[in-house]
Amino acid sequence: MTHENLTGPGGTPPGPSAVPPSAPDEAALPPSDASAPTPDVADGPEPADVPAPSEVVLPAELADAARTLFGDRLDLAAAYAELLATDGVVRGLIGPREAPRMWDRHLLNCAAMAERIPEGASVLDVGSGAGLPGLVLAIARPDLTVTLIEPLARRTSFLVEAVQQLGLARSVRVFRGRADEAASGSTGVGPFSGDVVTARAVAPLDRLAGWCLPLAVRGGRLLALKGASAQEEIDEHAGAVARAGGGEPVVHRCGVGVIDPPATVVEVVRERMVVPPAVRAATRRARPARRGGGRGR
Ligand SMILES: C[S@@+](CC[C@H](N)C(=O)[O-])C[C@H]1O[C@@H](n2cnc3c(N)ncnc32)[C@H](O)[C@@H]1O
Repeated sequence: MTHENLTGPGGTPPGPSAVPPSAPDEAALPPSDASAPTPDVADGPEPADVPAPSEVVLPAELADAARTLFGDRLDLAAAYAELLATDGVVRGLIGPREAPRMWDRHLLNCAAMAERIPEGASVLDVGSGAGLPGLVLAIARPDLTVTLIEPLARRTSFLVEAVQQLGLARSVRVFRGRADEAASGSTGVGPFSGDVVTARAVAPLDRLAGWCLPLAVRGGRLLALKGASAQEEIDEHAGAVARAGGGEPVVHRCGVGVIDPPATVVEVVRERMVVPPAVRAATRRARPARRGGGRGR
């Protein structure tokens, strides 16, 4: 996979991107105790204790599920879990208390989404953070090509290193920028589009549809990992989803009989090619820059 102008091996990071304020969508994460730390959203330093390696060992009761979801890539998944619980915690990308529940709350829950993704699909993961769910999907499904879209430098640095360390550079690339920048190509990289756009804990469904559907090919789909209130979100935001070109959102339970509880995934097909004003304007701005010899792909 090529990495030119991408934050990946051999690539040059695009310049800093302002991230519009977005509340972390904690409801997308599987249930846990109320005091659970959430993945952080700031990009400043946040020193943390490194958990003991034993804390990320795959619990015996989850071993069958992990084998089912990762197959012969289970060792790779374990290496990623270790990376998240050590480097990811030290860099403040994931809370130290997440380590003991790394497998059920993060890896298995994300891997369960894979059943909604067709063989050989191109996947764009919006707001990857430390690689959830995008890196997990790339580990579980070597047939996929995955682009991790993340605006914050501290996170993309981690992602680039993780991709290299896990030996995933052939199937995974990292784009530093916002979803609308990825869709418009306004940073001089892209524009990107894919069969499937994934997101977890990034934004409510209305904003997510506006950001993610422009990244999907026609007939492609958004898969949003959501929480128990997924149907309420759909009821509230169905109009906005339709205005963004999406079809009727459908709730799927993924990993039934494998993980408990199953993952809740909201699926929206891109039925119409609606280009949001922000992407349209950014695309217009990007065009003269290319003609004038600006950064191209
Ligand atoms: C709460 S974190 C979730 C990270 C990861 N998906 C997870 O589940 O752990 C939200 C992420 O979305 C990113 N983000 C926020 N706005 C974005 C945008 N417009 N485009 C792409 N990513 C965005 C943030 O930088 C942050 O890394």
